[in-house]
Amino acid sequence: MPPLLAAENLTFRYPGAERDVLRGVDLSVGPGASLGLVGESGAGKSTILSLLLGLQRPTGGRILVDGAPLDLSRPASRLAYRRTVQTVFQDPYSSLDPRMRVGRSIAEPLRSLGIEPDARAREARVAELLADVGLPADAATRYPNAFSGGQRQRIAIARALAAEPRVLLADEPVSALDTSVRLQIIELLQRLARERSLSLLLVSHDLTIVAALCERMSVIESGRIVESGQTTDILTAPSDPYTQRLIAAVPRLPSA
Ligand SMILES: Nc1ncnc2c1ncn2[C@@H]1O[C@H](COP(=O)(O)OP(=O)(O)OP(=O)(O)O)[C@@H](O)[C@H]1O
Repeated sequence: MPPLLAAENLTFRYPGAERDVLRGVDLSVGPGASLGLVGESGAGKSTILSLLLGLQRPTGGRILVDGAPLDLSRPASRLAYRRTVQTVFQDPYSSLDPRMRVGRSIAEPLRSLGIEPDARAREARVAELLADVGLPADAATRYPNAFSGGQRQRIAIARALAAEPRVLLADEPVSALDTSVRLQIIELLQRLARERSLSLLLVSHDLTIVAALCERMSVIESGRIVESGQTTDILTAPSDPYTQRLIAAVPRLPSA
């Protein structure tokens, strides 16, 4: 079976820039599998996500979905892809519209992607999603400012799951949160990914998060993947000097 989502030999240069910020990046995540993409600030992680989301076009290489090249040229294929791949962003303060009630935010993908035209059915679906992420049903009628950072990230996760995607791209999903709630959100993502056989591509500069959530990981340094493999293998015996330095910088790793 081909990987659900793959990047093959991806190269990217920002318009007008002098250098490529991605150089021959290969990545893949299988159905129901989890991949952590780790690297320091500026390594190219967000750029990879924006290419995977189709927000920018690669300068070279390609993106494959179920083994076929990603084609976003037609509205129908763009819509299908948005159903397949959803995202949770780093900052739940800016990712939720402050003027929109939480229920409407969560229901938005159901409406805009044409998944559920019936408003009543959307409301019922929102109630299920809120329960799934551990929030009370009356959260739907409130505005984001009534919630803490951790609760807002639960709302963002519910919204990402509304379209029943097959892949969740999570961009530093806990790094903007208080340390005390990070673990709760990680456990939530873990449970939801397992229950829904969701593929997870997690971008993080934090090896502890990747160690907790991802069975495989890739390490990116200056736009190049320097090491890929089973997370436990890499954490116990990193072969690349850059990975060794990243690991040495973490005081205590759960599985190392
Ligand atoms: N719009 C842009 N135009 C030109 N260069 C950019 C642009 N956005 C990012 N870059 C450059 O591309 C490189 C990769 O940046 P990117 O944001 O993908 O890294 P990152 O690993 O996600 O870092 P961070 O964790 O800080 O978000 C960096 O050198 C950055 O300066």
